[in-house]
Formats: sequence, structure tokens, C-alpha cells
Amino acid sequence: MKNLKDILYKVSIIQVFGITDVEINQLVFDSRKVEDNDVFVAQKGVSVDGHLYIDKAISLGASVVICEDFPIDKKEGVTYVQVADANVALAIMASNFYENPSTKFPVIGVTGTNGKTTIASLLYQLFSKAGYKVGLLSTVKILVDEVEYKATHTTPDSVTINKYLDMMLEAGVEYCFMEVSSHGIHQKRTEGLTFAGGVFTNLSHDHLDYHDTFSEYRDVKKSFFDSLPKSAFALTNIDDKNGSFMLQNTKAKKVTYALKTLADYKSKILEKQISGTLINVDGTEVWTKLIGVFNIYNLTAIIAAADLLGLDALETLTIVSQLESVSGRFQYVISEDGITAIIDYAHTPDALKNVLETINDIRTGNEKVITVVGCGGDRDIAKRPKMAHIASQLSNQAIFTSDNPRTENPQTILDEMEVGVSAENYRKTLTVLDRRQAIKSACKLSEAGDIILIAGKGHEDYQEVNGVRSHFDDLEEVTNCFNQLKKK
Ligand SMILES: CC(=O)N[C@H]1[C@@H](OP(=O)(O)OP(=O)(O)OC[C@H]2O[C@@H](n3ccc(=O)[nH]c3=O)[C@H](O)[C@@H]2O)O[C@H](CO)[C@@H](O)[C@@H]1O[C@H](C)C(=O)N[C@@H](C)C(=O)N[C@H](CCC(=O)O)C(=O)O
Ligand SMILES: Nc1ncnc2c1ncn2[C@@H]1O[C@H](COP(=O)(O)OP(=O)(O)OP(=O)(O)O)[C@@H](O)[C@H]1O
Ligand SMILES: N[C@H](CCC[C@H](N)C(=O)O)C(=O)O
Ligand SMILES: [Mg+2]
Repeated sequence: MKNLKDILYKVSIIQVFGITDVEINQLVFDSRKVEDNDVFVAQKGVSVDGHLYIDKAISLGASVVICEDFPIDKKEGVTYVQVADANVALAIMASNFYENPSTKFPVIGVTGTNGKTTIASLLYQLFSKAGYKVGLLSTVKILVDEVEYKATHTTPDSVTINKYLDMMLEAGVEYCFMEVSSHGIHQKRTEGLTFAGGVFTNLSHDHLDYHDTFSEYRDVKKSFFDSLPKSAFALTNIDDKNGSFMLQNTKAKKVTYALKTLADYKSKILEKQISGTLINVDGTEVWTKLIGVFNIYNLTAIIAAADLLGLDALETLTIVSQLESVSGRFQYVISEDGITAIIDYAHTPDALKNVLETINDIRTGNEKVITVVGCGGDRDIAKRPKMAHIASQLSNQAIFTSDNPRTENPQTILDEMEVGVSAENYRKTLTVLDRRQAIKSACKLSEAGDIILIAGKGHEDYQEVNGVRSHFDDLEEVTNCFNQLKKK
């Protein structure tokens, strides 16, 4: 049991009703999960106000309520603590509850529109191969050394983050790499954590359904660097338009990486193939299995981070050549007939453009590129026409289909995508609502040498329709199609 007084340390308190010297069980922000002697934190959410559930939480056993507004009727025997920001309070309390695990070993946060999972996962692989015990908090999975847990968010809530950091310490983990999403920063999920380093990948169009404007989205990302301590490093992609902006007000040590501009860490691409890329890093040639210019940015970032964290430079480069691509990120299978299918998590216009440019860059002859792509429901609608334009412009054939329609009408999403297709590209497009059928159509349309890009879902193993997630896996689907074609 922990004492409330202790976990309130550093929380900005407005007023208290009741006593703070009480033993508490756990920190909970969802009334449905409350048990005896829990602390219930009322958060003002995107869809509902957690303050409405205070009485419900008390009826289930909560003995402490943390809130921004005091309820009119206060229950006898319950402690009410009024705070300026319940999300910030929750995050600080979560760190205190687990005895501030982020201060006890290096935690490195990766932020930016695209590349977070790739960089965090490659750093996990790199440090593991260098002999360290490593932790990972990512969109794809959570790893505590080698034990895997399911990830529900890119950046989990503050209680979950601290719980895993504490488990990592228990397991003897020496470094943790985590993704820091804009939702995570904005909802203060990472508040109160002590980061040893921050990495910025790039900034492009995404989440403008959640953040009102692009500059708000950009400022949220920047606030992560603003909050880094002096002892940390702030590593930025200086080739990106917003790369230097991110570090404008940071107290941390500023470090840059680039492919084009003069930077502290710089790589040069020497040769591109479907099986990998030859790069030059500070005079040393390194072969990597990863492909795409964007992945060389990711690699340069991890080489820089490894150096800043004290890994031997030569050892880093040796391991870099062994790194495997991350699941659902430019993962490919080749059919017996010589058709290549690439599964990639490109779900933003910029990512889709990068992946298609990479494919067009490495293709050798007159083979066709067929792209299967959709856009998520209940997400930024402005991405839809842009992604449809890019897919049709950079492919020989684009098949628009569903990608987690969530609560939206799937046909409406496709209609909104189609608006972006220009007249001259229109004949190259097809809409097939059912993703399984869309992948089948792509296989039927392709011949030996052709490349099918299945974009948007990457590692995801579900299709979400009206709140129900049914099993669906792009790689599995295309492999089945390839096997069926073989039988014919
Ligand atoms: C839009 C968004 O980010 N929503 C997150 C937010 O939920 P919310 O604000 O809608 O919560 P709400 O339903 O309004 O409820 C408000 C409060 O009342 C509480 N409540 C609610 C009902 C009840 O009966 N009792 C109760 O106590 C809730 O627990 C909550 O504390 O807070 C929840 C708790 O932390 C999150 O799980 C939830 O993530 C949802 C599921 C989500 O889909 N988030 C996505 C958009 C997200 O965060 N994505 C980023 C990655 C983006 C990227 O980089 O591509 C991520 O980091 O994963
Ligand atoms: N550095 C990069 N620059 C641009 N595009 C990239 C970069 N790295 C990866 N991508 C593209 O973006 C897709 C998503 O990559 P990744 O999963 O690493 O990004 P993420 O930032 O973790 O995304 P999310 O916000 O969904 O967690 C990849 O499948 C690839 O198409
Ligand atoms: N982190 C992103 C993932 C999008 C993946 C795509 N498959 C979708 O469902 O829209 C989001 O939540 O917006
Ligand atoms: Mg991610």
C-alpha cells in the first residue's frame, strides 16, 4: 500500500477536502475499473467528462477523488483533491506511485509524424544485439526485455507507462525506447517522465481532426523537446522543415542528423536495391537490409542515438548491417510467379508518397505497381483525397478499399478519397469496398515482376467496423491469394 501524501508530491494542488495521510490501493481514471481504496482521477476527456463518474467511483470503493472541479455534494470519509490539470496530476502521481522509474535508467522518447515505431524498434534491436537488456513501448508491441505485451496505443496512458517502466527495472532492463505520439503529449501521458533523450523524425500532415491546425500539431510536438532536462540530448532531423524549430527552446544538448544538410551525424546513400541499401556513414561503408530514403533517415537517427548513449561506433555499424525491418514496415513476400507484395503501414500522405517513390526508385523495368489503400474512419478526413491522389499518381493501378472504417460509412470514405484523383489518373483507379476482395483483385491484375503495395495497416491484425475488430491481416491475405493462384 502507498500513502496518498507521498504520491501527491509535486502535484499542483488548489485545495483539499479531507485527509491526505491515507493508504491507497491503486490509481484509476476509469470508474468502471475502481476497487476498494482506489484513487479515482476525473479527466475531462474528448467525448465525456470523467467528473460525471465521481459518485460511481465512490460507490465502487474509491476513497480519494482527484478532480479539477469539486462536486457540490461531498461524501463523508472521502478525500477530494482539487488540481489545476487532472491529466498532469495523474501523470505525476503515476510516476510517484511507481517511485519514478524513469529517473533510474535511460528512457529515450521518439516523436514525429512517421518513423517512430521504426526508430524505437531498431534501437531496441540494436541495443539487444549489443548485449543489453532493453525495453520498448511502441505501436506494434511492448517489450520488457524479451517478454512481449500487447500494445493498445502508440503512447499508453501515464499509469500504464510507469507500470511498464517499473516492470522493466524489475527485469534489469538498462535502456527503454518509447514512442511519444502527439496525442500522448497533448493528453499529458508523458508528463513527469525524465527522458535521457528525445529524437525527432519529421513532421507532415496527420491528425488534423484532433489538433485544430498544423501549427498546433507542430507546437505540441515541440513541447516534448521544451520539457527535456538539461542532461538529456535532443536529436533532430535537420533536413526536415521543422527540424530546427523543434529544438528552439530546449534545455537539452542539441544534436542534428541529416542526409542533405551539414549535421553532427550524416549518412550518404551509395546504392539502392530491392534487397537493401549501401550507405556511407562518416567514411565507413555499411550495407543495410532496409530500403527507402526514409529508412536511411531512421538509421542515421539510431546511429546518432547509439553514439550519444555511449555505444562503440564500430560495433554500432556492424550491428546496423544485421538489423531486420520492423513488422509491417516495407515487409515483402514474393510469389512463385515472381509477383512481389509489399505490406507497409503508410497511413499518411507523406508516408505513402515515400513508399511509392522508393518502389519506383528500385524497380528495374516495365513492371506494374498496383497499390491497395484505404483511409481510417473517425480520423483526419483531409488525408483522404491526398492519399488517393498520391496512390493514383505514383502507381499503374490504384485500388481504393476499406481501412478500419470504425463508425463511418465505408463507402463515404472511398467517395471522399476519389475526389482527390485527377482526371488523367481516373482510369487507373478502382474501388473495392471489401479489403479481402481488393487484395484478390490486385493479385489477379498482376503478372510476373509486378509489385503490389498494400498500404495503411502494416502489422495490424484486425479490421475495425462499428467498434468490432475482426481478424484481418494483409500479409496473411496476400499469401493466401498467392497460394490460390499457384493451385490454378
Ligand atoms: C482521442 C483520444 O486520444 N482518446 C483517448 C482518451 O479518451 P477520451 O478522452 O475519449 O475519453 P472519454 O471517453 O471522453 O472519457 C473521459 C474520462 O472519463 C472516464 N470514464 C469514461 C466512462 C465511464 O464510464 N467512466 C469513466 O470514468 C474515462 O476513463 C476518461 O478518463 O483517453 C483514453 C484514456 O487514456 C484513451 O484510451 C483514448 O484513446 C483512444 C482509444 C484512441 O483511439 N486514441 C488514439 C487516437 C491515440 O491516442 N492515438 C495515438 C497515436 C496517434 C499517432 O501517432 O498516429 C496513440 O498514442 O496511440
Ligand atoms: N522517417 C520516415 N519518414 C517518412 N516516412 C516514414 C519514415 N519512417 C517510416 N515511414 C513510413 O511511415 C510508415 C509508418 O512508419 P512507423 O510505423 O515507423 O511510423 P510511426 O511514426 O510509428 O507511426 P504511428 O504514428 O502510427 O505510430 C512506414 O510504414 C513507412 O511507410
Ligand atoms: N496511429 C494511427 C494509425 C492509423 C492506422 C490506420 N490503419 C487507421 O486505422 O487509420 C491512428 O490511430 O490514426
Ligand atoms: Mg508508431
